[in-house]
Amino acid sequence: MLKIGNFTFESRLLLGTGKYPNFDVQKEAVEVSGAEILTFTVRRMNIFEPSQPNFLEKLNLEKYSLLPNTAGAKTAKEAVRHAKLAKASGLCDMVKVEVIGCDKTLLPDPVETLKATEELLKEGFTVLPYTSDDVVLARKLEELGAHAIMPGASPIGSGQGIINPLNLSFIIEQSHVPVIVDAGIGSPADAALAMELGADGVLLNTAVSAAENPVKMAEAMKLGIEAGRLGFEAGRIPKKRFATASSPMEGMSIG
Ligand SMILES: CC(=O)[C@@H](O)[C@H](O)COP(=O)(O)O
Repeated sequence: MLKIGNFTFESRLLLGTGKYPNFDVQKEAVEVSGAEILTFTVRRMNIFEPSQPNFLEKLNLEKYSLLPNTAGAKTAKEAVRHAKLAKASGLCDMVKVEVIGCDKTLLPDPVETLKATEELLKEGFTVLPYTSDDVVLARKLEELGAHAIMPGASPIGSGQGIINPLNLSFIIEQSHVPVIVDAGIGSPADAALAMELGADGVLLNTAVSAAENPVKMAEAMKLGIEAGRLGFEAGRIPKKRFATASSPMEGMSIG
């Protein structure tokens, strides 16, 4: 079970809804993924204008929890405005804070992320901030009251996988709220590794939506996350420098 604030979920995969080849593929990929939380960018939605194209139109939104994200915001003020717009449209109470501080890397602005998180918590939102894999920043976000911490594996859309597993594991070890690895996941192996490190969930978009076959990749990500979680719960063997025979030698009659 993944518990974020007052919400609980079976699936540990959070899926983005953008950049699919078409809405039918998006729908099928979302269904096959088993994801219960879908994220979308508030800025791209015509949330108050039903006559305008709606890129969630094929999805049965009753089945999902929506996680609006503030992508496109460059300041805390903008992020707070996007979150309030999403809330006013009645879509949800959760929000993914995403305040970008660098156009080239799309890495988050730590100062504005902290400010936006603080403000939205005061407003009563369930807040999931997207952050870099900075261990101290992750702790400060948790101290503010963030309901989950979302450190990036690598830059958004890069598909580079987990660049700094050590930092991620420090964040996971210190956190008392769910840690959801967000952004940069490229393959099911990356998602499985995040889960094996002890992450509570993975948020991804491009790896599925831009795959040659998004529907198959959605299923692969689901299975990767499930396998990684199971492996984490099972407890992996420690890594050793030298070999240890796999078959016990004691009691062997042939010398
Ligand atoms: C959809 C969304 O929230 C993205 O900003 C997110 O960070 C996913 O990144 P990837 O596309 O790299 O999976």
